[in-house]
Amino acid sequence: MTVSAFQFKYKALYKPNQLIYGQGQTVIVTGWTVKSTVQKHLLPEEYAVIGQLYSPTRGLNLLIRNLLLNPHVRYLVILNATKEDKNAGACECLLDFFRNGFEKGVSDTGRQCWVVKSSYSGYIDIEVDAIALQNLRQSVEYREAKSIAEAVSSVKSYAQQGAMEPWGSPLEFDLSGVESAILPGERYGHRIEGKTIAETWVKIIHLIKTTGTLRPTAYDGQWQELIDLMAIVTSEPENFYFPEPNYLPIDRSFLQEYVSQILDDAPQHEGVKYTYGQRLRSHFGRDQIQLCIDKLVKDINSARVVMSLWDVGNDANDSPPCLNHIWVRVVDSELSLTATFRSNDMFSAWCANAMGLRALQMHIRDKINKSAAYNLKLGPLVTVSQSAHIYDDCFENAEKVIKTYYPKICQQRDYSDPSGSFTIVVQNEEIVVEHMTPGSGEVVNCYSGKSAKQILTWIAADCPALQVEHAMYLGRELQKAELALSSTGELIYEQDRPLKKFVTIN
Ligand SMILES: O=c1ccn([C@H]2C[C@H](O)[C@@H](COP(=O)(O)O)O2)c(=O)[nH]1
Repeated sequence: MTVSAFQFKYKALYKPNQLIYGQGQTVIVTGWTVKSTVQKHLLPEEYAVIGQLYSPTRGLNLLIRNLLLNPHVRYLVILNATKEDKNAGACECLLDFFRNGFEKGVSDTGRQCWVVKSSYSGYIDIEVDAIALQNLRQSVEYREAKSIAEAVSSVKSYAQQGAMEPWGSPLEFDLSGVESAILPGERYGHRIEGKTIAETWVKIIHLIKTTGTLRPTAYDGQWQELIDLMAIVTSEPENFYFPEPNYLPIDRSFLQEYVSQILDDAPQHEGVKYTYGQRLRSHFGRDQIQLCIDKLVKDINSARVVMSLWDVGNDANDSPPCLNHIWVRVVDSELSLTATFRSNDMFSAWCANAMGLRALQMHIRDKINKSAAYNLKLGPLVTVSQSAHIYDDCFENAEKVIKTYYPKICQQRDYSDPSGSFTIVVQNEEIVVEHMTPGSGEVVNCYSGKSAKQILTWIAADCPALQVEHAMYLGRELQKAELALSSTGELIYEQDRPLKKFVTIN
């Protein structure tokens, strides 16, 4: 029987719109290589489906579940070709599933699951029957390909072998979802600040998980999203802070590779969408990073130091860059960098994005300091993420990060409010409040009256950026002051102390 006489239909329960369907018996996993660049060398009867696999923790489980539902798939070609594939380890982990198998274990979040015997963490839900998984491993022939040409040649040679019977019946297993309770909150425009990227990340994850809106993504799933989230990292150290144990989704060796994707030019490779380095260094026929350095050396006060990554002529297509605009500014001998993302995966990608941008910020600062009479310090790194989202397949990990690390971060917070501080006294039968600047304590405003509510209303109107806990504190203190005032001398108010009874000594 020839392949063309025997046509198969692939049914995907998961990510159905992310796949290219054919009628053959070979599944092609293209990793980070754009799937259409492989498709164009093949006929639909030569493959069952072509799809990408980005992450071993997120994608592998769904891919395996889809394979179990399609026992007519007898061959697997795994294209493990790019730097990104090496960094992510998804294709390697899939190969390890077939090479080494799996064992019972626990996921990052402590859930019981099948763990692939691999140096990369790859999980399959425990609901999936182990015997079915063993049958799959034994029934599907797999091959790794290191280039598009090699993948195409493997697929064609499998197609030559003629049709095979399915290895069993289609199998489907329950998939348990994670429910999340969402609190009401602002819809547009959010601000998060932290000292390090790690601290800021935990706060971002917390804010999105607690108040982000649940919406469908363009990729057969859901995400929680905040629109226009500004994250300000004030003092990430120059050698980068990785917590111990490291709860970030990246480590130092990943970062090293990633920084070069932002800082360095790279030749165009077939199947690789773009790198930020390429867009910055050469795509528009000029080196934008160097131009920014030159501009600031010439005019340190310039507000025109912009790098653009969006290609108006070409980016209406398949995969436009997420990072679109970078702006560098020097104030008070501090160099800050602000980066705007049209779309940002805050759980899996933001830490790498932020560290890569921090490296760019340091590079620009160092070059300016070298070539001019400046001694610039590093200012804050600011990211503006327009769609700031967490995909539903990361909810469980996100909840775990929040539960374990958010309370610790809240404990570490200091109480200095950039809006200033307030002294409160009760004198001459009035509550008197002075508003002072944070640094020198210069008095900038004074309020007085008998009613706590009235004074709070004035302060709220004058200081809309007051920090939440600070505002709550003022509410408490002013109410105490009003109580003392209305006690006609029986209670004495002293700021930050419990109310005292007035005692007369005879
Ligand atoms: O540097 C990057 C590159 C990609 N993404 C994420 C954002 C989206 O989740 C997805 C891209 O999807 P589109 O918006 O292009 O559909 O990848 C990032 O967060 N940072």
